[in-house]
Formats: sequence, C-alpha cells, structure tokens
Amino acid sequence: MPKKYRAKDAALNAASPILRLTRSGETAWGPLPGEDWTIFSPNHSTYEPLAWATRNSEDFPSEESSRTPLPTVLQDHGLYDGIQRVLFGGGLRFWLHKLLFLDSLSYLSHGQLSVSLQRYILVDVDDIFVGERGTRLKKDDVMALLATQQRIQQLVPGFRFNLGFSGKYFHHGTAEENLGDDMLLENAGSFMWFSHMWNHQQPHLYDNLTQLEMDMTLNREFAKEHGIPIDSGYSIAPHHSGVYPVHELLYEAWKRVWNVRVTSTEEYPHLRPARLRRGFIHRNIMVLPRQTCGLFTHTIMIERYPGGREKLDEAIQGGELFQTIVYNPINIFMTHMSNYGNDRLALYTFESVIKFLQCWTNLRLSTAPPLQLGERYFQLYPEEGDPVWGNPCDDSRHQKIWSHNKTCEQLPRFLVIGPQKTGTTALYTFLSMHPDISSNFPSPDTFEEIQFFNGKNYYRGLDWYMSFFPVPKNATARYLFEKSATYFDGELVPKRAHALLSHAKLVTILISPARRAYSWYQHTRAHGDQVALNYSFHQVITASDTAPKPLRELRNRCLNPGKYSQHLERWLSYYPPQQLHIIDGDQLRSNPVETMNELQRFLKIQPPFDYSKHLRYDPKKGFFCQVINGDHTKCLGRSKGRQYPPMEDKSYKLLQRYYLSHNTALVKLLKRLGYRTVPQWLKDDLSDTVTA
Ligand SMILES: Nc1ncnc2c1ncn2[C@@H]1O[C@H](COP(=O)(O)OS(=O)(=O)O)[C@@H](OP(=O)(O)O)[C@H]1O
Repeated sequence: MPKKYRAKDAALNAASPILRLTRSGETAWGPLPGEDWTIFSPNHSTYEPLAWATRNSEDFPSEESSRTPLPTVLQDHGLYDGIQRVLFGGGLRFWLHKLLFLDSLSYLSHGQLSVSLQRYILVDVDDIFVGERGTRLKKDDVMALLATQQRIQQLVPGFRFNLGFSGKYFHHGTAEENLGDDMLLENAGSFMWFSHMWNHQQPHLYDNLTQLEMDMTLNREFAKEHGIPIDSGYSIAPHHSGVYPVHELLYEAWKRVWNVRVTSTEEYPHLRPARLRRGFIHRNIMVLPRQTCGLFTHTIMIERYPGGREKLDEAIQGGELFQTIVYNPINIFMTHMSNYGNDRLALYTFESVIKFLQCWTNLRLSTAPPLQLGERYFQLYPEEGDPVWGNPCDDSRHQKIWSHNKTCEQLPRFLVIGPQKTGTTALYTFLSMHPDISSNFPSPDTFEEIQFFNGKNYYRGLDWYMSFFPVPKNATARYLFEKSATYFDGELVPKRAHALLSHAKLVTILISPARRAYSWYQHTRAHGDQVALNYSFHQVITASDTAPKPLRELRNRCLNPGKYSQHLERWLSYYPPQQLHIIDGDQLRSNPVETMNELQRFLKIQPPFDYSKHLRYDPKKGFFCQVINGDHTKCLGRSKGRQYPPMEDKSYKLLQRYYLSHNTALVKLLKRLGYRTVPQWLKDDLSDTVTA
C-alpha cells in the first residue's frame, strides 16, 4: 500500500523459514521507530508475511481495521519472477529488523552469509575493594550478587562474575562495607578472580620494572593470604593503561609475577567506534576486545544514568547492549564494583539483557574463563594475532595512557623505503651528512637498517622501534629518518607504516629493474651464497617453479622488488602521492648534488645544505663520495659499487620482456604522479635495441 504510516506492536510469523537467529513468540509492544512505514497487502501467493505490526490507532481513531495486524515484512518466494526477496516496510532503525535482516541474508544466501549462534559472555567486575567509602558493596549487595549469579546460571550455564581486585583497599569502607568485603572473600570460590593492580595505579606511570613487579607481588601475596585463586592467567590494567599503547614493562611484569596469558582492552585500535574494537597478541599475551555495557563508576544510581531508566531499558531491549551481544561472538564486559552496590544497576542490566536475548533470539549463551575465551577468539579471528601498531599521538585517549617519557617526536619524519641495490646506502650517507637530519642508531643485526615494518622485528613493538631514535631533548637534528631498503616490496609494510607514521614522507629510488636484479645477484655471490655461486644469473632468473626452494627464493629476491609499479601502487593505496618522492637512481649516481637539492625541497628542509661543497666525484671509486678535511674523500665500502662483469645480453633481453608490463605501468604511474620526464633507464628497458 503506497502510504506512509506510523506503526506499533510488532510480532513475527513463527512459521517463517527465514527465522534463524531471531526467535518468535512475543510482541514488541509500543510504537515502532519512524513515521513512514509501508504496510504490505499481498495479492499473489508468492508473498508470505515475516512480521506484522498494527497501524498507530491515533492516526485512525475511528477505523476498526487499525487494530488488525498488517504485514510489515514480507518474504517473496520468487514464484512470480524467479527472484527470492525479503521486503522490509520499515528501516533498520527498528532493532527487530536488524535481526531479521541478518536472518534474511542467511536465508537468501543459502546459509553462506550466516553468523554463528554461539555467544560467550564474561562480566568483569573491576575495582573490587577500590570504590569510595559509601559506594561499596555491603553484605546484602554481595548476597544479591550471588543470587543474581545463580539465576543467570540457569540461562548461561556456568556463569560466574569475574572479580578484579586491588588488595590495598581491602577494608577501606564503612563498617558495613567492610563486612561486604569479608563476605566476598568468604564466597571467593563462587566467583572467578583476576588481579587488577595492588594500588590501582596506572602501569604506564611506572618506568621501573622492579617497582611494577613489587606492586604486583603485593596483590599476589594478598590473594594467597585471602584464598583468592591466582591461576586465571588473566589481568586487567586500571584505565587500560599500558595494554595499548603497549608499555613493555607491564607485559614483562605481568608475565613474571602473574603468568598472564590474556588480557582485554577497549582501546585497540581505538575506543570508538566500539564495533571496530579488535584483539591482538603481543609477547604471547592475548589481548581481547572489551565491551562496555553503558555503566561506569559514576552511573551507580539510576538518576545518574544519562536518560534514566528509560534509556537503560532501551539499551537492553534491542538497543546498544543487546546488539553488542548479537554482533560479537565473544563479549567481555567491563563493570565496576560500585555498579553492584547502590542501585545494583549492573545486576539488573545483565539479568535483563540475558532474558531479553533468550526471548527474542535463538543465540546459545555460554561463558568460559578468559584463557579459553582468548583461545577461542584467535581461532575465530586468526588474522588478528598480528598487531598493527598505531600512533599514540593520533588519539588523545592513547596519549593519556602513554608514558610521559615517550613522545612522537622520537619517531621518523621520513622513510627511505628502498628497494635494495638502488643506491639506498649512498642516499642514507648523504642524508646523514646534513646537520638537521639524523637517522636511527645502528642495529647490531642489520646495521644502519632497523627493518621494523617488515619481518619479525615488528612484533617487538613500538617501544623497541623508538629505542633506535634519539630522545628529542638530547638531539640537535630536527628531521629523523629511517632507511630500510626491504620496506619497498614488503607486503604488509605500507599498511603498518601508515598506521604508525601516516604523516611521514616516503623516499624511494628506482633504477633499471633488470640492473637491480643483477646487482642483487652479484651481492649474494659476494656474500658467499652457495646458490648464487652455483648458478649463473641466467639460470637464476629462468628458474622454474619446480626448481629447488633456495633457487626459487634467490630468483624471487632478484625479480620481485623490480615490479615497481605494483609495489608503488600498494604504498599509494595508503599514502597520498604528495608524500611520495621518487628518485632516479641513475641521477643519484651521476648528479647527487642536484638529486639532494630536489629531495631537500620535497622534505621542506630549511635552510638547505650545500651538497656541492660536500660531495665530490672520486675517479678511483667511480662514484661521488663525501669530502673530508677539504681534500680527501670518504667513499662507501667495497660492497657498494662493486666490480663485476656486465650482464649477459640474453639475460638483459629476457628481463626486458619480463618487466615489460611492469615498466609500462610504471610510465603511466609516473605520468599520473606528475613526473614530466621518464628516466632514461626506463626508456632503455622499454626499447628493444639497447643492451645492458
Ligand atoms: N655514491 C655511491 N657510492 C657507491 N655506490 C653507489 C653510489 N651511488 C649509487 N650507488 C649504487 O648503490 C648500489 C648499492 O645499493 P644499495 O646501497 O641500495 O644496496 S643495499 O641494498 O643496501 O645492499 C651499488 O650497486 P653495485 O654497483 O651493484 O654495487 C651502486 O651502483
């Protein structure tokens, strides 16, 4: 019917085959959101109602029919035109429609787009013993806690509240509240427990591991003394401090004192939006996303709850809290002790939402200790095991829970990303001559390169990366940079680099990919690599996919980085083109002064450094070198600018063909990026006359 109605009192068709997650049986009484409902009037046997509602009687005071339920959601079996559909007469603002939408997707995709019906719920009660006098649990609150827990157990088998304690504040309440503390301990075995911090101090405020361990040990001693179990393997930091952004000392102390294997936070990657919170694993500690239920330490009385009882019920009855559980297979909720005293809003909230879920959904609610939840979570989302380190300075909340000794000024402002064998060491050396530019401290394993964003080092975390850069107050250089030539073609590198250094500028050097491949081959031979010594360059680059693994690996390291356009496009899918500067490697070799001037302009470094006075061509080396003490030059070592025979013509020809599509795409890309001239090496590689 082409009219816009207001509607109320929704009910479902229990016989509909679409219902899966959604459970029929009740009527959702009251007005439904929106004023433009379509009421369907099917005139063909293909349509079957999935939901009904009543037209708002105020709009039709005299009409008898206003009391008759009319179809608002229809299943179209597709008998008419062969296409099955579900037609919604109202939008997704109505919570029941969100469930029906999920079920429709599942039904119409023959189960391929289905969410699981299993839901885990864990309710953490932080700050046990911490609340202010007058807001803590009394004996009858603890009794209510136990009674509610028992009732919830009927609906969620094995359900137990998970209590996070800070022993220092035990017996810090009124006489009545201290009896409440005692009663919690008398019933310790009825709950799950985890360690908060002994003194509720935020871990990021500790710069001393011993101190942090001492505080944790005090809480552990307290637990042992009072019969609190200490083997949960779970812990929580006050205000999520130290968990993310990671404070390594916290992870270290947790492992040493509590053997922590799992924790949770609301802060990864950010507090908001809550639906995007995810997990990660760091130093073998699983970090799970934590949900909020709308109750905080200040909402301990219903009149303090924003919007009062009505808003709280809205969250429970189809609103945010209800939906959190519908959408998340694993739910760890944060509450505080004071939410269980006073108006006991947390008891009301959880019991009500669980009942509401049971009434309207077929979800199977269960619970498990945090360690099991962690394992389950990463089985469901294995890809999340890999963390992505964001920049703490991009989020004001993160900055508040980051050590005062850390600053984003200690992060590089530009990256020289490679690829290998294009002249990156020369560029690194020239940049380091600049009085305003400074690179990282050398790594014992990879020398001037940190190689953080690719490979295993990334798992060492942000503190590890930052430890390679001078603390700004102790340094004179204004521009920090890092050069790791392996970044260029690293699959994950642009994403990771952008997450941490979204404002950083990127510098890359390109030479003929064929020459680059050959230089890499010579490099590995010079390093005594047996494969390179046993096979000719031509054999390496023509090795087939059935060749021995080491040979294939060498072939790949020779060939893959040279697919420049592919790699650059990946960088450009994260960074805007204005942040990327491409250096012609041949120009860097033949005219480094001009190259460095262009680079300084791109980096907006003022005043510019006069490289003409500091670089000179060294005929013996055959390259430009650094001028030392007026007359002498200091050149790069023997491993840069090696002497080796020219590439065989047949190899060069083969590589010209191999890189043809990549080089053609590179020309287009350079034009798109606004480069007016195409480098000579690229023209040569694309022509079929020139030899190497
Ligand atoms: N000024 C100067 N001095 C020495 N070498 C120079 C210079 N400018 C560019 N080149 C070229 O740099 C090539 C080595 O590149 P990289 O430093 O990027 O290699 S590495 O990936 O770090 O191993 C190196 O490659 P090979 O000639 O194959 O040794 C040189 O061609």
